[in-house]
Amino acid sequence: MAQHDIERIKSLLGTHEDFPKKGIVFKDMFPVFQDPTAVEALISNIVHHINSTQAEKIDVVVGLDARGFLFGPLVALRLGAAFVPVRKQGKLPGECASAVYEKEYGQDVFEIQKSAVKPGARVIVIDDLIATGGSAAAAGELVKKCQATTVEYVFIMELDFLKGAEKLDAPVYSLIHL
Ligand SMILES: O=P(O)(O)OC[C@H]1O[C@H](OP(=O)(O)OP(=O)(O)O)[C@H](O)[C@@H]1O
Ligand SMILES: Nc1ncnc2[nH]cnc12
Repeated sequence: MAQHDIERIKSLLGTHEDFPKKGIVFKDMFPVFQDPTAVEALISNIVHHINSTQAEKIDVVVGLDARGFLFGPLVALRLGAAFVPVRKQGKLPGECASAVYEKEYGQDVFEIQKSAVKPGARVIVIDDLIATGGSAAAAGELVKKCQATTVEYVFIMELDFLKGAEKLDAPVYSLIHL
């Protein structure tokens, strides 16, 4: 991504100390959505990256509840791929696979609808931010439970000091390193 686009997006991010718990420095990406040209730059960069690095078609973009739902469908549409949500427990009807995980400020459970991702599918997992990597690793586990393959994890922001990428079983692409 061009350095000036990275700097513009960084300048739009909110930073909130001690949210949602004492000791956490919360990075808020919602202000980016107030600037459509910044959103366009983000989505175009991600789509260009995927198209120029993946030799084979992406079948499914999996977005993580809730902020991954803002980016995932936009990327999926441009790739001509399906969008499938991973949701917090108790929100998805039908037969689901589940994974318990730890994230930077607590524990949670993720679920996926088993019929939504076919065995053998090539999947991109996308979210706004990777901190400890617990959420993304749980999503990767769910993709495996569907007998599909995560070919890359994509994030807008990566908190490098938490080394979350080390928990993941496929390459990681993050637009902004903090
Ligand atoms: O790398 P980790 O330590 O696992 O943390 C990253 C996750 O935490 C945030 O979501 P959160 O669970 O707060 O949910 P929200 O999107 O519903 O606010 C963020 O959007 C990621 O999904
Ligand atoms: N520091 C942080 N800011 C925003 N979202 C997060 N999810 C986990 N850690 C986070």
